[in-house]
Amino acid sequence: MSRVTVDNLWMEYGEQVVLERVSLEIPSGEFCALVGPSGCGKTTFLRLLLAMERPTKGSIRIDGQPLAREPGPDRGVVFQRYSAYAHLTVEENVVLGLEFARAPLLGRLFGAKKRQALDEVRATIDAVGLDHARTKYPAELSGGMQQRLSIAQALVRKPRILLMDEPFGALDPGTKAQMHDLVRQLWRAEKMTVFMVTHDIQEGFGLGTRVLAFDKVRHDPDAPEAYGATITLNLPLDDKPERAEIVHA
Ligand SMILES: Nc1ncnc2c1ncn2[C@@H]1O[C@H](COP(=O)(O)OP(=O)(O)OP(=O)(O)O)[C@@H](O)[C@H]1O
Repeated sequence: MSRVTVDNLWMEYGEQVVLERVSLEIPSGEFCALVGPSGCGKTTFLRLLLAMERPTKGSIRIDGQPLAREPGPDRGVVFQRYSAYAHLTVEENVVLGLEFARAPLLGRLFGAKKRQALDEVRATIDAVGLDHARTKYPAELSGGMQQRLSIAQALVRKPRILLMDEPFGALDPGTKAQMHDLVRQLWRAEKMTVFMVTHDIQEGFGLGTRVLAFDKVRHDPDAPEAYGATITLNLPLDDKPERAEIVHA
């Protein structure tokens, strides 16, 4: 289970209020699509969920527990820009994610633990459809394949919460459709709670089981940074059959 509760969250950078009064109750397994104008704080919200930033006020809890201070393996992240090491193969890149999660001091696993990790890595690489590219380097992959690698790096740690920041923005329509199928399939299999930022409303309504819109409702023309964005629309897409199947209140 991974229910996310956000209580009166505020985020300020110096004089600039980026987010204000954000309160949410997201049931486990929900696929949230985050939309809103550029610069309104969607990425900041993901960074807060990851604990890469501390809120100025308010709290985020997962299953009632306050967020750990460090980004933990319970949260996986997929960025639009790829996060793979150029000098490591697909398989080595995915292994690295697991090694850092399981051996934080040395960053290396040995013996039976390494073999177990390799089995899990190969299963994840298969799941994202990169089995034929296991020994390739990132520069040898197409955009869609690089995005699959990025998803594999996040999924191999079996996160309960998956955060995606415009993951498909740079892909051509055909590849994007394939990636939508893949993400839907993985979400259904793993029943993760997903937060995906997108500028594509159609994508948000297509993939999401809940749409969250961020925008400013308060404006001071003399001090444009005095107010932040909040949630202006929180719409569960109740008519989607998969919502009833996967989302648990
Ligand atoms: N570390 C930081 N220090 C200062 N200001 C920041 C920092 N990170 C973000 N901001 C500011 O917070 C605001 C929100 O940025 P954010 O990237 O969260 O918006 P966004 O909604 O994701 O935008 P986009 O849709 O264009 O990606 C911006 O004005 C940005 O300049």
